[in-house]
Amino acid sequence: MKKYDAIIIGFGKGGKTLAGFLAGKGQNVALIEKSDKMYGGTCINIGCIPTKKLVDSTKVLKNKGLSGIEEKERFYEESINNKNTLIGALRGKNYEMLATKENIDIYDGFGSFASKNIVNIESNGENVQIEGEKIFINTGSTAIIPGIKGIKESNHVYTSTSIMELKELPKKLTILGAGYIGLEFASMYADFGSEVTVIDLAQRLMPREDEEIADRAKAIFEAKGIKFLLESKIEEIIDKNGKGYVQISQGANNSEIESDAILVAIGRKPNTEGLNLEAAGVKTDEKGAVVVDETLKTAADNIWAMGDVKGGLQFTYISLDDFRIIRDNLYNGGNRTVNDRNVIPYSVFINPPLSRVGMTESEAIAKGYEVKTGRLEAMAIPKAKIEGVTDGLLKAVIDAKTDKILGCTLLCNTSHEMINIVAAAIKAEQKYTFLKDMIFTHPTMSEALNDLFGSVK
Ligand SMILES: Cc1cc2nc3c(=O)[nH]c(=O)nc-3n(C[C@H](O)[C@H](O)[C@H](O)COP(=O)(O)OP(=O)(O)OC[C@H]3O[C@@H](n4cnc5c(N)ncnc54)[C@H](O)[C@@H]3O)c2cc1C
Ligand SMILES: NC(=O)c1ccc[n+]([C@@H]2O[C@H](COP(=O)([O-])OP(=O)(O)OC[C@H]3O[C@@H](n4cnc5c(N)ncnc54)[C@H](O)[C@@H]3O)[C@@H](O)[C@H]2O)c1
Repeated sequence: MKKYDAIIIGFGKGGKTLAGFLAGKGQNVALIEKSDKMYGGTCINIGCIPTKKLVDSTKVLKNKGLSGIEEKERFYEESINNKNTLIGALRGKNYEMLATKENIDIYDGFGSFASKNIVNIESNGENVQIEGEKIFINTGSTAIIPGIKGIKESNHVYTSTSIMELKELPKKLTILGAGYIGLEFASMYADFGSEVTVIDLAQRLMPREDEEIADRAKAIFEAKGIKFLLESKIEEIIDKNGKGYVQISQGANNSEIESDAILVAIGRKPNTEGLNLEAAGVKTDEKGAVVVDETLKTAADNIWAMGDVKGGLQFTYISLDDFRIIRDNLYNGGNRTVNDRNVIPYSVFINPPLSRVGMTESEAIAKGYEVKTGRLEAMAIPKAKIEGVTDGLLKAVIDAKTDKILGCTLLCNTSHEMINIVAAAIKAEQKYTFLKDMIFTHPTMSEALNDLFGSVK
């Protein structure tokens, strides 16, 4: 049996970065990936990169001024092809980068534990076993498919992965779930020209976000024709006359939505099925996520987990930071833990994007802070006018006692870049006046932070 210093199960963000790092330290590394379409993991192949490439294409469509449905359908197909070319190139590069390293072996196959040091790799019915001193689980997550009647039988149901393989633009797209994926796909497909309906159980859109900003985002969505059916229960999906029909109930009212495609986006679950974690003494929680301590170690003392598989926030940059925690604790004599991740910005790539760091006003008040707030309409930003994207609203929440920034939500063009500046100011524990008086280049969206923080009262 071949022996390794480290075995990594799953070619995700944390895993591939760790493989390269450990190889650089002279360790012999085995990296196991179950699909040759997934080298580089979710982000590159079926997540962040393909979705944002498609979002970017919708901007080209707008600039080209295409309006006829046939033109839009052709453009959509072209966009899917361009996206496939991009991810194919990235996947190849990701594979090559590690496969060309002398002390990394990449195994194609499904990894599972035979014991705490032995991993079985199954490929086309054949099994190979390898032994590892340290083992890292980086198997990611998969779309949850709820037990709705008819969902498995319908030919019109897609996940975020399979819908991006569809070359025909769905004329009528129904989305189950108004979370990150639901909203990003709603915004993108509406921009491509689909008629989009979004269904969610929740009472309001984005219940965790600032209410005024969530309402503004909803108004922007509705202005482009997206319909929302909230507080709605999906009862059944039925195929008839070449279409899929989603039957829903809202209180005592029942209705049916005709759809060419139905996207299921109600969340993603950790990929722990089939890993045979019990054989290694690794524990999972009630959602199937690998249980780890604050240094990402599992219940087995030679096994760690990183990325989506360990539950919690599902972002590529969290998986990358998981790698940093493991790296620093294994090699740099560090003492980093997940507990020092106190500033985590995020963006939902709708159009314009919604980005946030820290608390909303109501969260801060609920936590007992006395707050001051700043507020700025995107319309007032010169760069927004230049770019012709003036929809949106920006808000900042300040601790009235210390003048420190407690949180910030930005719904405006390029907010996904601006939010990192605010996150850096919070991380550096600066007062809000730091951004109010900072010298920014002009004309940029970032300079709006002068006015946003200047409006604090
Ligand atoms: C549509 C979509 C859009 C997204 N957009 C963003 C975004 O804009 N920004 C952002 O930060 N995050 C985004 N995310 C989330 C982000 O993609 C994930 O959080 C991140 O990719 C998770 O990385 P990971 O390291 O956990 O593992 P992954 O990248 O998921 O990799 C896990 C790998 O393990 C393999 N695998 C699984 N089981 C086994 C096994 N038993 N044996 C061998 N191999 C196995 C899988 O095939 C996969 O390649 C998006 C996700 C989706 C689905
Ligand atoms: N921009 C980004 O960073 C980005 C983009 C896409 C995905 N992601 C990651 O992927 C993860 C998964 O995204 P997601 O959108 O699938 O999940 P999510 O958890 O963000 O949202 C799920 C939504 O589905 C709703 N829901 C749950 N059960 C339902 C049901 N039976 N009927 C109707 N609605 C129901 C919930 O109320 C919620 O609004 C996210 O948590 C995020 O971390 C990140």
